[in-house]
Amino acid sequence: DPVLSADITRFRAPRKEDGLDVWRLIKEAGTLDLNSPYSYLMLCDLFSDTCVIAEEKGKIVGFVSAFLSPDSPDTIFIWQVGVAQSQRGKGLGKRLLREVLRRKACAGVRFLEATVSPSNIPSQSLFRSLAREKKTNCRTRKRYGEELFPGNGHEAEWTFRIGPLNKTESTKEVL
Ligand SMILES: CC(=O)NCC[C@H](N)C(=O)O
Repeated sequence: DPVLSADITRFRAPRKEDGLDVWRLIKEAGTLDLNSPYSYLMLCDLFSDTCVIAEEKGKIVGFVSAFLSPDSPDTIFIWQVGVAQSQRGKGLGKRLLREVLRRKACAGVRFLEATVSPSNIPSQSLFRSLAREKKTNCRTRKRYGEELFPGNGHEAEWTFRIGPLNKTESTKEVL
């Protein structure tokens, strides 16, 4: 039934009022480090230019937290990509990343970075797939070793660095 299969996902910038529901989403998703409720309020309020909410019928089903790297303004750092369990396998993670790159704040962005743990194959596939779609590189390197986390509770985090992005015609010829 075309009506039932219609895609009704909407994307928008977060507001501080979304912080609690985002915290609940990340908690329910169960695949990410659950940060404090305060941190999600802060992200939705102070980083709303680069964070994206995905919602369906008014319910938050996806969230990506991101900010321009303070040291490298041409790099957008993707902190978390959270997708509700009910939304898995529909390409929502990639749609969220595309929305970040479309934002005005990302007009000058040439690289996208994120960290992914060795066991998180779906997330690794997401970033490699985005690099293929953008016809650019995806380079990985270890960023945070296990020893940087308390106890033995956290895997290492590897940087996935995608780019250069937004190649103009001229750079395409040069590269
Ligand atoms: C891209 C992404 O979601 N990375 C997760 C980093 C870390 N494990 C966290 O959950 O914040």
